[in-house]
Amino acid sequence: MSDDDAESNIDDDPETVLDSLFATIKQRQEELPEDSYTASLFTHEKGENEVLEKLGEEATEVILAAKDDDLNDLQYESADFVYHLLVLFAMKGLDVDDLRDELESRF
Ligand SMILES: N=c1c2ncn([C@@H]3O[C@H](COP(=O)(O)OP(=O)(O)OP(=O)(O)O)[C@@H](O)[C@H]3O)c2ncn1[C@@H]1O[C@H](COP(=O)(O)O)[C@@H](O)[C@H]1O
Repeated sequence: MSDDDAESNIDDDPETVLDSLFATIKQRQEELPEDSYTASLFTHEKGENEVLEKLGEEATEVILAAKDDDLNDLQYESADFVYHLLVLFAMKGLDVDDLRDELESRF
């Protein structure tokens, strides 16, 4: 993490972690700070392909961790995957609420 302002998005309520993370991602998208990995995904020369490739890599790492029954790694790589998925949502103009709505509609 490179960020004082990201910390200001963090809420103590664990149910809002995804909202806080998404708010930070949107902030990076708007402000494009030079030292931010997130901002670099929005300005990458490969365009959205960079985050799409990352999602593919992280999905593979999730699968490998599961096959190895390495639960710590499964947790870690899953978080990497979800983070990159939320960056993709921001790129496409979707919101974390769209993901929540889709999941809720399946109850
Ligand atoms: N949640 C994340 C997050 N998850 C993963 N990553 C980055 O995603 C990249 C993943 O690429 P790799 O898999 O190649 O990473 P790696 O660590 O080299 O390789 P592995 O160990 O995963 O195999 C790494 O650079 C991670 O740092 C993240 N970068 C940022 N965030 C969040 O985004 C916020 C803003 O951060 P900045 O990007 O620094 O502005 C942070 O406060 C965090 O909340």
